[in-house]
Amino acid sequence: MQHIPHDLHAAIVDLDGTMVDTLGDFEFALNRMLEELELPAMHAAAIARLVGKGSEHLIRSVLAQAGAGERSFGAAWESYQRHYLAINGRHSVVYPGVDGGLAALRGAGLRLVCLTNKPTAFARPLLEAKGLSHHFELVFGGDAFERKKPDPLPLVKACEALGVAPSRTLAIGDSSNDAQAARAAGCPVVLVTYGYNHGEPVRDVPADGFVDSLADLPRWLAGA
Ligand SMILES: O=C(O)COP(=O)(O)O
Ligand SMILES: [Mg+2]
Repeated sequence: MQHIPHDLHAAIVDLDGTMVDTLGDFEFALNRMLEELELPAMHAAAIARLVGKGSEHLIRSVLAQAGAGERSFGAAWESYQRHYLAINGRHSVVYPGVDGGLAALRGAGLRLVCLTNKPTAFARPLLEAKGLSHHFELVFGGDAFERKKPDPLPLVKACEALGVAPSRTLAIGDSSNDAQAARAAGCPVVLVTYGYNHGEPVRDVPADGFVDSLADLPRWLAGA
């Protein structure tokens, strides 16, 4: 079901699982954190199911799975941030087609915003290190607004910051968090078929369309 207007003015692009495969960074930093807290290590596949609702949620979920209580949160959060910032991007790769896809959207006149649940202090250096920063007019992390995706607030605020109506702003993401937030904000939404969707099939998520690569977006939009 496609409800994509032909006169789009902007796109709001998710980061983890959509532009960059950051699972290796999550795995490295979380396992250093778990080691410091003398808790058992976690496999990447289990971590992938927990990614998408921001770092606080990720750490709380990892601690719960490791059998540690809320009391460990403060030390875990400090340790995680320290380890993540030390390796940010080192174990991550940009998905194929991202750079070309974003360039094509800009070429078609769309203004781009990166909106991620990742902390802004992680997101900006990662985009820079991966050569993607120049595509974006604005970058908002999970700490930029009062609530994170799947709440619509960050998308509503990003549209306000651009001065573009949500109905003219395409949301591009990899998970139900992006789709739910977009729908509630009034943005059309397309999801990539790779990435992290809490271990659930992404095609089961209500969205206006699916692409296997951001490079397919211009063709997909032309047919929408
Ligand atoms: O940090 C996360 O949990 C996911 O971030 P994302 O919004 O870029 O997918
Ligand atoms: Mg994502």
